[in-house]
Amino acid sequence: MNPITFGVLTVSDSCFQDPAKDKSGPRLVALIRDSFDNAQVVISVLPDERDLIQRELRKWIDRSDVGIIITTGGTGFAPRDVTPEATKPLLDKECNQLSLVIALASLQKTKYAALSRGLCGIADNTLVLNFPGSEKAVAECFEAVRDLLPHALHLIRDNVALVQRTHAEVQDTAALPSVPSVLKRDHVCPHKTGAGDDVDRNSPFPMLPVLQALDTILSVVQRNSKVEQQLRTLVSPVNIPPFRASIKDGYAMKSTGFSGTKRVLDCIAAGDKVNQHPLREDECFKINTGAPLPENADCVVQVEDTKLVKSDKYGKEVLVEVLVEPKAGQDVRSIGYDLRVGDPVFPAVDCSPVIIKSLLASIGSQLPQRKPKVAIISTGSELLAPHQPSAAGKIYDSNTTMLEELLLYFGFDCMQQHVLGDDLTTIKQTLSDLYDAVDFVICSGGVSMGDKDYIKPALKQLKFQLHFGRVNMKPGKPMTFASRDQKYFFGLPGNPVSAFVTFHLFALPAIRWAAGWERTKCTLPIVNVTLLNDAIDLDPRPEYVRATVTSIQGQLHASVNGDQISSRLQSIVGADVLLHLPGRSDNKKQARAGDVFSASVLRYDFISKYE
Ligand SMILES: Nc1nc2c(c(=O)[nH]1)N[C@H]1C(S)=C(S)[C@@H](COP(=O)(O)OP(=O)(O)OC[C@H]3O[C@@H](n4cnc5c(N)ncnc54)[C@H](O)[C@@H]3O)O[C@H]1N2
Ligand code: MOO
Ligand SMILES: [Mg+2]
Repeated sequence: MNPITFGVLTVSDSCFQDPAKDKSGPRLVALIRDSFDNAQVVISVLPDERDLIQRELRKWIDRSDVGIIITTGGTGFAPRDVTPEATKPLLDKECNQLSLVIALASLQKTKYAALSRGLCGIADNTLVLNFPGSEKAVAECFEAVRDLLPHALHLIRDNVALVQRTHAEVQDTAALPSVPSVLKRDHVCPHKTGAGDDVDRNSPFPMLPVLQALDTILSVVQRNSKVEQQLRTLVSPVNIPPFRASIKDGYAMKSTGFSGTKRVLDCIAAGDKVNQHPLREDECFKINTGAPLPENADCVVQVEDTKLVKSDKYGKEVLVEVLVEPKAGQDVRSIGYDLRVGDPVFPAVDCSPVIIKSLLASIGSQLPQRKPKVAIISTGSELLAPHQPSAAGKIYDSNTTMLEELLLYFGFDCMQQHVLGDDLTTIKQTLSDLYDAVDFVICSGGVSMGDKDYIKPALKQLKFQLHFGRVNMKPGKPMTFASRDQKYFFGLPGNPVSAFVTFHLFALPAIRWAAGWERTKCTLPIVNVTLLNDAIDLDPRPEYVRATVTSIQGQLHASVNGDQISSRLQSIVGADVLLHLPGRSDNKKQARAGDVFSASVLRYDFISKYE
């Protein structure tokens, strides 16, 4: 599709006085850039003055390149809200249904959306939409109409080929009985391979922003909330410690007995039963850390605060001098001091297997913990297993090993692995077998635009719902996510680094979510890092750059790991983080040394150097 030029007009007295206050305009610009390849955007900020608004809209409508104008602000009930009044006389046709889509989406969020009077309509060849003024509302309204905009524009401009393509796709999806009717409007359709005409040459999938793709995944994948409930309700069947336990290696005695010389009756070790022998104030037991206190003692004096006075001929202690005053309860853990019978075992929800398993072990219990079942598929007729001899036209398969090792690194298991040639029948057969066997399939390759990229057609024929087929990111653009019932398919792009990045950003959070992890813990931790490299040209797509972290006087700094082409696996060597470089904009074309960016932490040992 040719790039669309958008006009974004912020209407607000206060933003006009201080443009820095304008959050909604810039948000719209970012949403537009994230959603449409190479979109051009013209912007303006005006006060709530009908004539000024109308003049600006007229100017943009008269430009042949501006296809869509979105205004934000001035749609409410306040006396100065006049954006719809300024818009209305310019419209040749009103588009009430589009207003309805916006209103319905907004009303789902807040009933106050009923107080917006925004219009939608066509003026000449330009679509004009009035959005409310708040940043949140702008994002919600844009989301509601985003997928409709290109098709609307094709219709307005009478672009027959593109209109026909969309109609064909809508019918295609509509024919699928498994697709609920509310989703049919998305008409997501796999790339039709091999048809050969120009209509077939662009991906029909909108490019979703990364965060939206992640939200989609987490709203589709079912969370195992049982784990959280089990952790919240589990109470201890035992006391820890189950007996009064010594905290030190020393001597157990009566606290009423003062310091001075005491006779050593016996030695008590960890694992012994509670000694019930009578005990006088001038007597004591030698005792080890963790051993049960004798019934008649009430304190322990550590060995460092005593002096050996006499041993027998076998070396057994007979007399010790206690150098400090014994105090009741000293160096003794009372019964249930750490955890009492009936106390909650988990003071908070923590889904780390290390934590869950260790605490369960500490109360003598094992909960059957069901981990999501995951299979890995690598596709590509060029792939050789690492143990095979090299052969003409073939390359070694790194993704199968990499994805399995990543699963293991993050505490999940790989149930099955398959390496498949680029063959639709085999791919479909394997996917349908795996549908019965596992919860997640993590597949790499075959999701882009080639006529051997069979993943999307296979999913479609197997009646999977394709939630998205492209994401606005580099690397990882053709990232695909599909589901059928509670079985989830991740189509990672075949380039090894694209598979690496998309595994971390999409597949891992989904598996953690399914395993019952809390939302904030599902994604990789995010930290701020200062860039050490200078003058990196920004890509139009937001880029996830593999970088190494140095801690310089406690501040995190990142240096980029060489050439970032998505086939070069060397860029993951020493990669501590994925640096989030924003997409190129008019204001920012390069990342510079000293710029601070967010970064996703890839590994536990993520600082490579301290300076
Ligand atoms: N016309 C277009 N072509 C491509 C686009 C596009 O938008 N338009 N996107 C490019 C991007 S971005 C990526 S990423 C790749 C993704 O391709 P696929 O997911 O279809 O993967 P393949 O075509 O099967 O393979 C791509 C590349 O990766 C190598 N590969 C695949 N699997 C493995 C593996 N297991 N181990 C090692 N290397 C593997 C494969 O040999 C190819 O070189 O598409 C671009 N094309
Ligand atoms: O986005 Mo692709 O994943 O560049 O290589
Ligand atoms: Mg391909």
